[in-house]
Amino acid sequence: MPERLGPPRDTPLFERVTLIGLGLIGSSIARAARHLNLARTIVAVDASEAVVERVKELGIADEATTDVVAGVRDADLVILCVPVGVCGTVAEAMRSGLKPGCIVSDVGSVKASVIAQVQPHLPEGVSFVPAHPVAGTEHSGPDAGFVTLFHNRWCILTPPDGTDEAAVARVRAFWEAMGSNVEVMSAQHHDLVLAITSHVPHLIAYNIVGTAADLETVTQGEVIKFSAGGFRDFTRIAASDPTMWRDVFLHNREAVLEMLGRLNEDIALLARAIRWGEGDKLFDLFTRTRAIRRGIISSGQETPEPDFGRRREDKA
Ligand SMILES: NC(=O)C1=CN([C@@H]2O[C@H](COP(=O)(O)OP(=O)(O)OC[C@H]3O[C@@H](n4cnc5c(N)ncnc54)[C@H](O)[C@@H]3O)[C@@H](O)[C@H]2O)C=CC1
Ligand SMILES: O=C(O)C(=O)Cc1ccc(O)cc1
Repeated sequence: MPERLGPPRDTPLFERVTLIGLGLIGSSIARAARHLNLARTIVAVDASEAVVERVKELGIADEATTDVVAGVRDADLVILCVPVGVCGTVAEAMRSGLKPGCIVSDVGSVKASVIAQVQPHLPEGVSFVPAHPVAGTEHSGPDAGFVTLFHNRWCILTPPDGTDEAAVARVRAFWEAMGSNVEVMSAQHHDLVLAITSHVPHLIAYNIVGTAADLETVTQGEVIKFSAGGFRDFTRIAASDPTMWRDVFLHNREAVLEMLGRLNEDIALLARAIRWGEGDKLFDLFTRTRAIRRGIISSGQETPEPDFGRRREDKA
């Protein structure tokens, strides 16, 4: 078992936790909740029969079904772990099964749109505490999850004004038990910050890999053959799930376009510095960005070595 997670709790935090969507994130929560005894019963719901069968084979949940109403019945905590574009549809579909006092949460990479989609479907007496674990990989599906995914990573909660404080505290306790550092902010602020720290970097990766592949003078073979440099890191990000990322961009449109505007201005300045041989401008920028990377490493949020080995060892 991984050393960095704490021991299992003596008593579970929740009686019955239902996870909807058992991909990378949902299956990692299932593994961590099981390992740490955060729920007496873990229920898995997924629209895909194949995923439900795989969850049963892996034994990472106590019950697994495609029936969302049956799956959420009697749950104390329901976490939507589906692409952000279907959160509203899932909320509407599960509504009749939710019991009063249930807490609904999610893990979506975008927050304002998810709140707008989900909240109208929740009955009186059900609290919604939106969450975003800022932790993941380019892999998806139930086999991609691992027990330590959230350890020493941030989880951002964006409860709308008026959300029951006790519900927020229980969701915070759940993420802290999985090793996350929890921060609370508004959904709008979250979406702006994540646009520049996560969404636009993914767009740049998709773009650069797409452009390189399209270049007539560079064959596909050469792109792969010479990808040992910086390009290789972009190909990892650009391998991320197409459905998930399509939804992220369509549901955080304004913030992403705002940040792309800023980025275009700065790229024009860099192009100008290169054209006019302004080496000091390039050097100053690269010095500042190197300090940012070193700050991330010394804060313990990233290992200096490539991630792949560590994540494989962490799998459980
Ligand atoms: N992949 C990542 O690195 C991170 C993803 N997230 C967020 O987590 C959520 C899930 O992402 P992943 O786990 O990576 O996706 P995934 O693609 O690995 O899993 C999604 C699962 O949802 C199921 N699903 C899709 N539509 C459904 C529906 N209508 N009803 C029930 N199940 C349905 C799929 O069958 C699949 O098993 C997304 O909202 C994403 O923005 C958050 C942090 C990191
Ligand atoms: O794989 C990577 O480098 C990621 O950036 C993972 C990731 C993807 C989406 C999120 O909302 C949070 C984290």
